[in-house]
Amino acid sequence: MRNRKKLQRSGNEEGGNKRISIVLQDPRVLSNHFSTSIIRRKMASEPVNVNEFQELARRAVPKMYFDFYNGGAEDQHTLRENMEAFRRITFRPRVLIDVRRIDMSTTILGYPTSAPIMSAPTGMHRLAHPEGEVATARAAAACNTIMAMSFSANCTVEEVASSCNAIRFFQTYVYKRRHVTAVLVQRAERNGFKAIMLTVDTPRIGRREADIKNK
Ligand SMILES: Cc1cc2nc3c(=O)[nH]c(=O)nc-3n(C[C@H](O)[C@H](O)[C@H](O)COP(=O)(O)O)c2cc1C
Repeated sequence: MRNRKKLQRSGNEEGGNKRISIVLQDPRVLSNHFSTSIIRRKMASEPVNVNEFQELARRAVPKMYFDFYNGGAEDQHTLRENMEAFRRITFRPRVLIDVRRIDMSTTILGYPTSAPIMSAPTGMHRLAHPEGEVATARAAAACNTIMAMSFSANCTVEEVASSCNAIRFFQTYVYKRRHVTAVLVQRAERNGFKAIMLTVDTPRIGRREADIKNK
């Protein structure tokens, strides 16, 4: 169908599993869709809370892509429990101390970061922005934090590496054909990625019902 972006499931030769791949039939549609002016017009005001980005994304991104980013598997118990787990964490107020200089910087695996926050590996950033992971890496660099790049990225490790000086980790899986993993790790290392994040919970991909409906 003309101008339709299609979310497809395709066989993953390496693991014998399924993974999601995206076929953009007309990339110009995506670029137009994300033109800054359109997004600005849709923004009533600047977000004041990180949750508000969710609503902005809902308005800015085609439903199929929004559902991919926003949804969990099956009845979404784990997604809900993850959010509840964050709600259960509270801050201990410390009063009557010098707060003129607040420093949240720390290190992750020995690498400095401005706060104990980094970007988790998530796939296919071009669904959200035409520059994809390159833009994510630049944002991480601007925030002095670490970017974890997904194996399912739309950009190559070379593109991300040459785009900025953010400290980068690379996420991958252990494939049946071990040499595939070895080659990926070596390529990441050659491009200055500092650590490997090994994802082990995907021998089978979750059954994401919204993605199934959007097919
Ligand atoms: C849209 C989306 C895509 C993701 N893609 C990947 C991926 O490609 N590789 C991976 O190891 N984890 C992936 N994850 C998992 C995240 O890295 C992270 O482990 C998960 O979201 C749990 O963290 P959270 O509770 O902060 O969301 C993805 C998560 C989401 C929501």
